[in-house]
Amino acid sequence: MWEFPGGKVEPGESETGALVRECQEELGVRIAVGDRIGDDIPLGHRRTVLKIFAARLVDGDPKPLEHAALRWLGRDELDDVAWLPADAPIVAALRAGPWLD
Ligand SMILES: Nc1nc2c([nH]c(=O)n2[C@H]2C[C@H](O)[C@@H](COP(=O)(O)OP(=O)(O)OP(=O)(O)O)O2)c(=O)[nH]1
Repeated sequence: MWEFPGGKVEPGESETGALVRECQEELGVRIAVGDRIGDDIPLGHRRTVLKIFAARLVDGDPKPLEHAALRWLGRDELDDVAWLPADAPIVAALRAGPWLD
């Protein structure tokens, strides 16, 4: 299954700070966080809420340091991979919004 880069917020960390850290750890890149995309998505276990942010690549070439594979997807390629079920509303919001222009 495919997911967006990211992970859980650690104690004392901001949401966007967590995303910056996870992209460094998982992809080896520096990012600048932008807009929220879509609404909060309750994951239904451990009271976890999924939040997705747009991000711009600032430095580095993304590498799959912690995952089996990595892909860039354009607007017309969003259906080419099997997303985690919780990501469906985000994929729809991405398709409808300006972030992939
Ligand atoms: N990163 C990410 N997680 C997602 C997505 N969709 C989705 O349902 N999830 C779920 C999977 C996990 O239950 C949770 C995120 O956990 P994670 O395993 O990425 O977090 P983490 O890197 O901090 O890992 P850990 O502390 O559990 O070792 O959110 C997504 O698109 N990206």
